Amino acid sequence: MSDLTEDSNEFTLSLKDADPATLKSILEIHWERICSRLKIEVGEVEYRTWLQQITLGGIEEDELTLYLPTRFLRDWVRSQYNSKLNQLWNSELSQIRRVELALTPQTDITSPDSSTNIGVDTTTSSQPQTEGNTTLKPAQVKPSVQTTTPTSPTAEAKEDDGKLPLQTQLDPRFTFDNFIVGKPNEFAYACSRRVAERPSSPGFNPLFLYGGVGLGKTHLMHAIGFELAKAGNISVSYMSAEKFMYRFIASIRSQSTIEFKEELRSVDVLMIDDLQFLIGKDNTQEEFFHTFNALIDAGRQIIVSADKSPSDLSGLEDRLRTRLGCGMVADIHATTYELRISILEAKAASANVVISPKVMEFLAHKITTNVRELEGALNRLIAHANLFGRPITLEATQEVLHDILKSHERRVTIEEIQRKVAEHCNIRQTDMTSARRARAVARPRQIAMYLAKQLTSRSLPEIGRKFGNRDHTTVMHAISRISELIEKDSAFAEDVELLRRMLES
Ligand SMILES: Nc1ncnc2c1ncn2[C@@H]1O[C@H](COP(=O)(O)OP(=O)(O)OP(=O)(O)O)[C@@H](O)[C@H]1O
Repeated sequence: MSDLTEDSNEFTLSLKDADPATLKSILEIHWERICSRLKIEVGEVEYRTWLQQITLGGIEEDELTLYLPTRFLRDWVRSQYNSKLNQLWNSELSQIRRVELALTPQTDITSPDSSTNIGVDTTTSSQPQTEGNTTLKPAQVKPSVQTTTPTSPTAEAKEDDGKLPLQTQLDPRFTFDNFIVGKPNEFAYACSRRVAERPSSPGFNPLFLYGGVGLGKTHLMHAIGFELAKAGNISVSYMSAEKFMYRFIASIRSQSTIEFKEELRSVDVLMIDDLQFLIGKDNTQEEFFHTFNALIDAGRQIIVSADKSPSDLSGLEDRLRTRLGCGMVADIHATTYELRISILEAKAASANVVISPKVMEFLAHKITTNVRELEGALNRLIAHANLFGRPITLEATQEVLHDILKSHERRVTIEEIQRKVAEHCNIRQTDMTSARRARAVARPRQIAMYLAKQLTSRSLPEIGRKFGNRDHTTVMHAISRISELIEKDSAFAEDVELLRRMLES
């Protein structure tokens, strides 16, 4: 299957003629790649601070629009990264000559489809982006920010066109209906449902959701937000901890902290995502702590997510950690194979695509880290199938996803191989590097050398060095001896295969 960037003629045609869904997928694929390059070029921290919140907009002629949620961020990104974004997009897709940076358009919660932007949730982002800003109960504040620190834009930056701070971003795709429940997330799901039905119930306030990257914390928070908003007269505010900090800092600069506090304390439900971001940000933590207390005291619901449990969030003030753990703490565990299969089936069904069980099983076996990556892989497969009109076979899957699959290959170290083989053959690990030549020791050592060549990218001299500074010819000899034995002796072959599988799993 041809690569999108390499086959530029075919691609340019497809881009021009593509229907909106295909166009969205094409842009997502390229944006994902650009984000990976940006992370490398500007560094993870800078990327997360300034670029992670960019969402894809539409494309018109040769101009692509990218959205940022606040004027502050838009101005900063424009002043610092404009030419980089232009250059990267142009090198990905020569048809794009200009990148326009704009504010994310507003959408009403009752009409999530009314947004005109493509609204892509980039799979590389740790925080979901929205199809627009969904304003549940907008509050009007008008900070006019004069920035002074060297890390901030020098231009005057009015946050969110004056609609600070309670403008809430909810992604209409993240509902309870399309959250797939399995063993690893059933408790968090049940707690979230409960809070959505009866907010501020004793024992469930605050609700603290925690778990690894891309396992559905944000999804559940948005789902709670939608349920509550649907129910009627409840004001919900959702923001990432990062945004909480920006807004807090902006309010200090514009001398509007009182308004900020009042607005924040007037909501019925406050949701703060990725709280771990506040580690080391003492002033913002302090402000959050006071907001937290004021809201809980007033009987309002607080929902927080983080990557660790309150007790493990070292770096957060003790008093805050204690209070965070006072309500319901629900963790989301890593996905199981069964859950990954169910998620793939549901996502394929909602995209109206038939994918063979073999391909699903392959994906669920290979991409085990998080749902975001699994979803990204599936979207990429679907986009390729749509673009080139080819069925999604196992071979096509391996080809299209070769880079993702490669990064998921387990990296086994020579030390691990030595340990496992020594354990299996009942010898000491030190015998792997010793000078002893007795068969009982030499054969396992040869097996370990053979597996080191098979399972790592180390050269023969490097392997030799790790085995007590042996010469590369010794390693060569070991490999050919073990290969011979595998050919001749099926029991021996099975044994080596078993070891290999144990090391790869
Ligand atoms: N159980 C699930 N069912 C359906 N989709 C899911 C499920 N879990 C996660 N997802 C999807 O995976 C993607 C990542 O999820 P989400 O953003 O909620 O993760 P997160 O835990 O908040 O990650 P992070 O720690 O990076 O903020 C989203 O597109 C979400 O819809």
